[in-house]
Amino acid sequence: MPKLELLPAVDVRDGQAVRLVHGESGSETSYGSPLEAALAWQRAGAEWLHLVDLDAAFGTGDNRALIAEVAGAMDIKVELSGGIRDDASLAAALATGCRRVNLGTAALETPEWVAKVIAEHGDQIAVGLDVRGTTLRGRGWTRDGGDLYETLARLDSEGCARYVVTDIAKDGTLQGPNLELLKNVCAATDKPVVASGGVSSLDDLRAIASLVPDGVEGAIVGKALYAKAFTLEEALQAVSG
Ligand SMILES: O=C(O)c1ccccc1N[C@@H]1O[C@H](COP(=O)(O)O)[C@@H](O)[C@H]1O
Repeated sequence: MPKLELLPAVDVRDGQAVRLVHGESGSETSYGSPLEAALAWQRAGAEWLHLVDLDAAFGTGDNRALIAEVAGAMDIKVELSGGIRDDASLAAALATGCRRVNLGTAALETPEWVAKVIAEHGDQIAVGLDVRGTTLRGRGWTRDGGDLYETLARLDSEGCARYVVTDIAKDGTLQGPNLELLKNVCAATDKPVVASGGVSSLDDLRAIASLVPDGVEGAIVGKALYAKAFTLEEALQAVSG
C-alpha cells in the first residue's frame, strides 16, 4: 500500500482546541490547550499539523497570536487555514513559518487575488474545497460559493498546487470519509488531494490510502484522534506504506 500523509488537526476557537460537527458554530467540543494538543501530535510522530483559526473562518475575531505561537513551536510542517483572505492575513500566516496555507472563502469570493497569490507563492498555497454535495461553501461554511468542478477547473488553469477536500456532511461525525467525492475530484484534477472529513477508524484511513494511486496525498484526522478511536501512532503505522 502506498504511503498516505496524515495531518492531525488542531482547530482553535476562542483560544481552545475544539472539534465541530458539520462545521457548525456552536457545536464545539473543547479539548483544552491548542499548544498541548499540537505538541502531543508532534510527539506521537506526526510529520504535519493541520492548524485552523476557526474564529477567523467564522468572522468572530481571530486567534492570530496563539496560532503563531503554536506554529512557531512546531518542528514539523504546518498547514494553516481559516480567515486567510487578503494580503495582510496571508502575510501574517506565512510569517508563522508554516509550510503552506489553505484558502477557502477567498477562492470563491476574490478569484483574482487567489490567482495572484498562487502565481507568487506556488505550492505554499493550497485551496480548501469545502463542499455540500457538489456546492462549495465559504464564510465558515455558511454561504454557497459555486460549483465544485467549475471552481476546480478554474483553479487548475491558474496553477493551484493542491486541494484540501472536505465533505461538510461528514466533518466531525465519525461516519467515514466520502470516498466517492475523493475519487471524483481526483478524476477531475492532476493535482494532489488531501482528504478531510469523517475519518472514524483505521479502516477508513486504509480506504483513503487505497486512493493514493488516484491522487490522494494525505488525510486530515480530527475527531477520531480526540475521541481516542485510535492513537496517532496506530494511524501512522496503518498508512505507512
Ligand atoms: O475545519 C472546520 O471545521 C471548519 C469549519 C467551519 C469553517 C471552516 C473550517 N475550517 C477551515 O477553514 C478554512 C476556510 O477558511 P476561510 O474560508 O479561508 O476563511 C478551510 O480551509 C477549512 O480548513
